[in-house]
Amino acid sequence: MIINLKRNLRAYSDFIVKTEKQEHSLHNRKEEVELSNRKTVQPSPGGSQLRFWCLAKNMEVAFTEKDFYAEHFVPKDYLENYYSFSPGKDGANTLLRFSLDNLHQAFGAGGIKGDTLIDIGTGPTIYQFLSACESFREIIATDYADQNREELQRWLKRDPDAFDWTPVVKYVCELEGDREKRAEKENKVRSRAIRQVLKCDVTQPEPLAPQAVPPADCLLSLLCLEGACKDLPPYHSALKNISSLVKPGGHLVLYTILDETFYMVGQRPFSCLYLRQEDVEEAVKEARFAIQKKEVELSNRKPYSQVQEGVS
Ligand SMILES: C[S@@+](CC[C@H](N)C(=O)[O-])C[C@H]1O[C@@H](n2cnc3c(N)ncnc32)[C@H](O)[C@@H]1O
Repeated sequence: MIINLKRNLRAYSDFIVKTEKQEHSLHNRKEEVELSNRKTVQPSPGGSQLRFWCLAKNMEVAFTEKDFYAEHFVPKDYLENYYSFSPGKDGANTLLRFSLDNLHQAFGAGGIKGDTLIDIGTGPTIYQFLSACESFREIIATDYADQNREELQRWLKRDPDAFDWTPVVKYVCELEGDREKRAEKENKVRSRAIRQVLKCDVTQPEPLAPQAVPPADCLLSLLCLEGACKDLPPYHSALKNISSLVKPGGHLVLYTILDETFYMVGQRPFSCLYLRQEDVEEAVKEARFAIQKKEVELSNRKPYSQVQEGVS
């Protein structure tokens, strides 16, 4: 019973936070926090999955630091595991839909907009730009690993070997009410929105150095910091480091996996810093952000470490 309960409490969370720098009124404003537990907790599935989960929780994955990413992270494996939107990948599809729905809300009508958006730890993915490209004039994508930036460039340059994002782009176009504008949306991301793809290291006080980039209206970071940080103190530092890239009064949209210790890329496990909701809230507040909105999805499905096909 206890195991089932714990498993069902696994969560994905998505925070939108606003910088407090020079915005002292925010200190006095009552936080507007929306907490939506949109899924009801279901009984756990069959025994074999549960047994695997117990093993998975006991599996010790040594911290996979940035040079491990540079050497071993295989973009195509990662994309296949989590972004192929194919039947039979319920866990991955749920995660992806959660991100796309929340990004649509964050950057859609009445949402966050501005001139520049910087995405931290972009990886080889473009899903995070499909809604944001409608609300920002310029997007800067960043990542530590060369092969991820190269994979992204392949898609930007219409290389035939690039990953096929068509089902994901269609999903976002449907959210926006026009399934037919897929080509237009892809063009917008390729030729208008993404202006630079830069090397980034969140462990450094100036994550984009030696590149100099004007402060952004919005910072986006999805599933990066928990992979890049070994412990809570480096997690706090990384948040402070990236916060130097946003304008006073700008926004941070942060998407984090809670209560997880690793995830798989192909057959290789990568470490994931175990975070509870309160850990994330404390770190963003310490980096002088005020939480405006948060969405927490309680998952009764496979955890992040098991969402790839064939694991359970
Ligand atoms: C789980 S992937 C997330 C990719 C993408 N944001 C997504 O939502 O799928 C983690 C990413 O963080 C990057 N990363 C790891 N350490 C980093 C560091 N120190 N600085 C910047 N990026 C880092 C990795 O190269 C990888 O692309």
